[in-house]
Amino acid sequence: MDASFGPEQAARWIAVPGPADDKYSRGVVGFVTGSARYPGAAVLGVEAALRTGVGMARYLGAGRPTRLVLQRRPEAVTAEGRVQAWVVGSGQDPDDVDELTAALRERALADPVPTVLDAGALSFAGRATGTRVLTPHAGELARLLGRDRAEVEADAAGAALEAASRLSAVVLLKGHTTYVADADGGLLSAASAPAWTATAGTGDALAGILGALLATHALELEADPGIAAPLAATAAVLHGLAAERASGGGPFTVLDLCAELPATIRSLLAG
Ligand SMILES: NC(=O)C1=CN([C@@H]2O[C@H](COP(=O)(O)OP(=O)(O)OC[C@H]3O[C@@H](n4cnc5c(N)ncnc54)[C@H](OP(=O)(O)O)[C@@H]3O)[C@@H](O)[C@H]2O)[C@@H](O)CC1
Ligand SMILES: Nc1ncnc2c1ncn2[C@@H]1O[C@H](COP(=O)(O)OP(=O)(O)O)[C@@H](O)[C@H]1O
Repeated sequence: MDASFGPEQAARWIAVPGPADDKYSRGVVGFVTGSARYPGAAVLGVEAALRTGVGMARYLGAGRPTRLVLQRRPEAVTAEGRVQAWVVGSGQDPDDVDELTAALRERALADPVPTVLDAGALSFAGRATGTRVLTPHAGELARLLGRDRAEVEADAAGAALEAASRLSAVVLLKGHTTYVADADGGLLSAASAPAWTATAGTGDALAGILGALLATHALELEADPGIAAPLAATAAVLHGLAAERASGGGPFTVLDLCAELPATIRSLLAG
């Protein structure tokens, strides 16, 4: 049986800065995302993280995605430095990234902080040294498990649990209902998103939201890595609620969804 996770639960997992906080104590999220083929995914992840609220978003990558990220978000820092959670793989093919990006990806995976493994980084989960949170869609999870996509879709919760146990990871399986499974058999589900959310790039934004939530809970995660699961479910709820606001019953763009994140969070915090 899964526990349904909604706005009330998500509200408890928003880190509110206090007077003594600075940008580093709030949390730095690092991105090794995007590629020559999919530079837009880099922009969407950084945009979503900044709109979720974080001390700093650090983006490391090749020239073109870096330029696009800076053009959209000049507050992004593109120099190396400390990071409390990584987002790796959105907008990348596992074996088709440039040398610099591959080296940055290796460094991120070797950093023992919580790491979101999305899209092209899913197959590197075994190499990640920090708490792992995988964010596959059903097609990607089928590939990871060596199953048919139809089989995964027929028992999405079971497939997420199996992958979480096999990979000692938190697995967030995307879909109309999003399942979050942990390696101990825990299962959460979130279903706040309208079907209009099925549009290219919304998954890249979800990875950014999740990275921001992990970075802003770095100390708590160090003490209890088990909270990665409710944080992942919180990302799915925020993403779904922001999508609902952006949609209002119709289509929307991924940047529209990102623009609704601050108001979504304000409303959760106001209760
Ligand atoms: N603006 C940008 O830069 C964007 C960049 N992006 C980046 O593109 C890269 C490729 O990602 P991708 O998900 O498009 O393809 P891929 O990994 O080949 O999928 C494998 C197979 O899975 C299936 N499948 C697909 N979606 C499914 C779903 N939701 N639920 C269930 N099944 C689904 C489908 O199977 P089929 O339908 O063919 O049977 C497909 O053939 C990745 O790095 C991503 O970050 C995108 O985020 C878009 C915006
Ligand atoms: N039918 C649906 N209803 C609600 N949300 C959906 C639906 N289909 C997909 N989504 C959501 O849209 C996002 C799509 O992510 P993903 O498949 O990774 O696409 P992309 O790689 O193009 O960003 C996920 O957050 C997923 O939960």
